[in-house]
Amino acid sequence: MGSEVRIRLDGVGRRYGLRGRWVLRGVDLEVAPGALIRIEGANGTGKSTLLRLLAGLDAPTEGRVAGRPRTAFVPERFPAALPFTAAGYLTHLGAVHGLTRKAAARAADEWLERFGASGHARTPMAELSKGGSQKVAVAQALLAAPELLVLDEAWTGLDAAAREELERAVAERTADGTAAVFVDHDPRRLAEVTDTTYTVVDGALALRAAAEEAACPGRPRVVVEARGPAGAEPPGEVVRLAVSVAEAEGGAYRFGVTEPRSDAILRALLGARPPWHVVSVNLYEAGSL
Ligand SMILES: Nc1ncnc2c1ncn2[C@@H]1O[C@H](COP(=O)(O)OP(=O)(O)OP(=O)(O)O)[C@@H](O)[C@H]1O
Repeated sequence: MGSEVRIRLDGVGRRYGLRGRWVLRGVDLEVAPGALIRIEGANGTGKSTLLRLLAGLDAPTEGRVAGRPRTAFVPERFPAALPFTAAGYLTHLGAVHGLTRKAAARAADEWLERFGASGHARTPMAELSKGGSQKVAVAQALLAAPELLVLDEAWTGLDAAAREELERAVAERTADGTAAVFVDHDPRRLAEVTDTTYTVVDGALALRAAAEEAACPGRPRVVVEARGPAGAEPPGEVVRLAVSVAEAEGGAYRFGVTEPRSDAILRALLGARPPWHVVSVNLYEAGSL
C-alpha cells in the first residue's frame, strides 16, 4: 500500500503578506513512507501553516516542496455546507479517487460505520453536528487511501469511541506504509507509535529524538507550570528541554520534562529575559499524565 514517494521541505519559509513576519523560516523536513510525525508548539506558532504546506493547500513564500505523495488532509474546521448527504459526499469522493460507484458506496458505508456514524449516512452535510461532520472529514481522508495523511486536530469534536477508532486507523495505515503528520493538543495521542516529534519554535522545527521519546513513558516525569510575560511564547531552550508543552489556564504553560532535565528547565525559565514565574513543580509516576 505504501509508496516510495516522499515529501521534502527544503529551506521552506512562509509569511502572510509582503511585510508580514515570517511564521516559518528555513524549515527542512523529510517525511518517509510509514513515518508517524507529531508537530507541537504553542498557539499561533505555525503548526497549521506547516500542515497546509505539507498537504499542498498552500505554497511556501521561499524554499521548495519536493515530492507529492497522494495526500489526504483533515482540516481543523471542515466545510460542512456541501450539497450532499454524508454517504453521498463520501461516495462521490471515492469515485473521484478512482473507485467504481458501487465500491465507493460500500467504502463510504464502511467508514461511516467504523466511526459510529451510520445513522447519519442520509443526513445532509449542512445538518450534521460538529462531531458528525468531523467524522465525515476523517472518513473522507481515510477513504482516499492516501500515501500521506495530514491531520490538523482531527480528533477534536469526536466522541471517545471515534477518537479511539481514528487512532487505530492511523496506526494501521502507518504500519502499512502510509506516512502521517499530525497536530493534536493531547500529548498522549498516538504517543506509543509516534516516530518523531517536532516542536515549532521561533519559526523553526526543533527535533525531539525518537529514543528520548521512547524512553519517557517508563520514567517519572516532572511537570513544571510557569507563567511568562503577557503573550510571551515559551523560551526556545525550555521547549527544547521539554517532552511536552501544553497551555494551561491564565496564560500559563505546563512543561513535561524527564527527571534528569528538571533542574535545567527551571534554570532556563528563571534565566529567561525577562524571567518566567514558576507556579508549581510536580513529580508524576509513569502513565499518570
Ligand atoms: N491566511 C492567513 N493570513 C494571515 N495570517 C495567517 C493566516 N494563516 C495563519 N496566519 C498567521 O500565522 C501565524 C501561525 O498560524 P497557524 O494557524 O499556522 O498557527 P498554529 O500553531 O496552527 O495555531 P493554533 O495552535 O492556534 O491552531 C498566526 O500568527 C496566524 O495569525
